[in-house]
Amino acid sequence: MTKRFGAGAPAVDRVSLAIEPGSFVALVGTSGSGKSTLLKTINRLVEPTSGYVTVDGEDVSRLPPPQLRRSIGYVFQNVGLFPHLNVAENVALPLRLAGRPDAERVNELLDLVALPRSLAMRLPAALSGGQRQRVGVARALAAGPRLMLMDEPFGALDPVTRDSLGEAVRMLHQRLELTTVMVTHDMAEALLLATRVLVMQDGRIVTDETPAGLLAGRGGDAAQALVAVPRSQAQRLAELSR
Ligand SMILES: Nc1ncnc2c1ncn2[C@@H]1O[C@H](COP(=O)(O)OP(=O)(O)OP(=O)(O)O)[C@@H](O)[C@H]1O
Repeated sequence: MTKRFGAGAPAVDRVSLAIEPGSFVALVGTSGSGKSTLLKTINRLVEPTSGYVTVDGEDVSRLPPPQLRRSIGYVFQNVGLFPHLNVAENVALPLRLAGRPDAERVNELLDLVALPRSLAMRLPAALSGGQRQRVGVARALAAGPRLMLMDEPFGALDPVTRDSLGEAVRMLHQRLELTTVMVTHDMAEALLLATRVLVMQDGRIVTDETPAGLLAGRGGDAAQALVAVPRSQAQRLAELSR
């Protein structure tokens, strides 16, 4: 699959990729390498210039985008909550759009992402950034998707919140038997959360490895340069505590 925006080098360049159900895939790589563009071809926020994308064997270009997007969870940085709707209304939106509003389901979803039910009536502006992202995750899960797409979901959060939300997402991934594809520029996050790490460079996938493989030195130079960052930080911290 290839995506070109006008003239110049393609944003995604002849990528061919199959994602196993149940896997947690991290897409990493430097800024502009094509991660978000590749992710967005899955729910048709971006249409490929050539090639195709299938989900569960079905060519997504044959599905109406609203129907497709209801069946795929999507979480992105700054999450896009509706500011004039409260937490419960934001979470319930996909259920309303699908014609099956369900107040009890909203409570279940808040529990699932560990948000106190007492926040249900608050407007997004009265939440912390981490709480807002949890609302975004709850909303993405509302319609019961099997596939979750996450585009830098924790990008704007402090490291502690980021870590706990990452763990929460990893737990939900396992518990709900999801397939998750997550764009992140943070290799440490990718190594800790994913079962498979893809490194993109200039629109191509240059590495396709497990976290264990990367930590054992496999995956090539670009991947190892990214792994070196958290590794050297961990070493320096270990030396400090000696
Ligand atoms: N809507 C668009 N119109 C024109 N060019 C675009 C558009 N979206 C992305 N691009 C270009 O495509 C390339 C890949 O962008 P993309 O956002 O996929 O990269 P990325 O790896 O996700 O980067 P980042 O980590 O900074 O988000 C970039 O050169 C970008 O400028």
